[in-house]
Amino acid sequence: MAKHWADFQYEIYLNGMSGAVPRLPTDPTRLEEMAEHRLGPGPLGYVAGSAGDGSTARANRAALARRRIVPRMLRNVQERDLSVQVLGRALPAPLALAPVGTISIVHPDAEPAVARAAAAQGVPYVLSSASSTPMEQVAAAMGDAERWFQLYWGKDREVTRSFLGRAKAAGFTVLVVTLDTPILGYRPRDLDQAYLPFLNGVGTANYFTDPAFRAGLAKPVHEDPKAAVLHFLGLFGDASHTWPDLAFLREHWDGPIVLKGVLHPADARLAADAGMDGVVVSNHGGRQVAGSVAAADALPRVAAAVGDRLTVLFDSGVRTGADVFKALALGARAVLLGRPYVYGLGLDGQPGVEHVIRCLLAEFDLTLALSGHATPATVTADDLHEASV
Ligand SMILES: Cc1cc2nc3c(=O)[nH]c(=O)nc-3n(C[C@H](O)[C@H](O)[C@H](O)COP(=O)(O)O)c2cc1C
Ligand SMILES: CCCCC(=O)C(=O)O
Repeated sequence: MAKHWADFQYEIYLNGMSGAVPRLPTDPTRLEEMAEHRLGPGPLGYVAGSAGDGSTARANRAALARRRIVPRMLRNVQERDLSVQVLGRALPAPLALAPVGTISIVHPDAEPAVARAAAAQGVPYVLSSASSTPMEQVAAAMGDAERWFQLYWGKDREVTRSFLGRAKAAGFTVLVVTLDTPILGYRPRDLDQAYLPFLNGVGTANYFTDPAFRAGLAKPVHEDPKAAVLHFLGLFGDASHTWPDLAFLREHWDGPIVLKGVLHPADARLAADAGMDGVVVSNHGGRQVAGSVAAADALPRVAAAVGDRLTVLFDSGVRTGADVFKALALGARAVLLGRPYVYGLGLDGQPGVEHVIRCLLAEFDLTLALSGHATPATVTADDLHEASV
């Protein structure tokens, strides 16, 4: 019998016969609660927090909850294959880990631990520009796994050029360009604590080790760390970019380019016109625009507009296997997971991240099977009922 992601639950029960229970909860809500008790107030506020009154983050969850799965019966789901084709690559399941900057604030093993966990499970990890570990070190921890790099497309072209060159040399093949954060959103939980991880310099190691970034500093980083942090804050984003500027990135990157943070179908069409390969329908986990459309409400409109021209990915609010199923039904090819794996890392390092991935995919596999599907490819909008509340 083929091995299935769902087998993880039997592994847990079998371990229980010798008295072992999982070190971390298998329910994402309880995982978050545990993280709330273990992370310090600054890191917790930064990771769990969102923009303004938090309404976008709540809307992300509500938009997924409102859609209900309508399971089908007697469809032979004994043998299942969760793999999907994404940007010409075969992924073992429709999942990647979202780029999350500065994660050394939750665990000292930081990005290399996430990279090893993702590689062990065969799931791509999108490494953030704002990595607290230089990208070359993280790439080394990725082994044979797919290497995806997220670019903060900032003001200094030389830094952008340098990042793209370093990423290529380090074996990254897919470029994910984040469009929704040219400026940091208004985040009251961070403001009230006057806490921003970048200010302690840890979060910015990927920049601080960059030759083009260092060339812009009057003094070496260790002599004037405050000036280096200010320099980073001044250049990581560029709110003056417009669609024609994408030509620069297309010129300097050979592999697939995916634009992250697209919500409007017209923007998705512009992405296709600009020669991009994909979009991530995302509102950055509700961290940028309070009051914005829920990502799951934007998804079907974007998929209808460009699903035949671009690879449509999705993030913002995915917590459970059912959420993954719903995202596919709404038109996504695969999803990115954000905060939950950060909690897994914070609570238990690399094994914590692997635990989160295995729980999510076990639940997704079971949801798929118990809803009448042996593969993600057959999931469509017909599998969903939209509840009125
Ligand atoms: C602490 C934190 C840091 C993040 N840093 C980045 C980043 O450096 N680059 C980026 O493109 N997105 C970043 N994001 C957004 C995630 O990639 C993703 O869009 C979001 O977390 C998805 O929502 P979810 O947390 O509800 O799964 C960050 C999110 C969090 C929670
Ligand atoms: C300056 C990098 C911002 C990191 C980020 O994307 C976030 O905190 O959501």
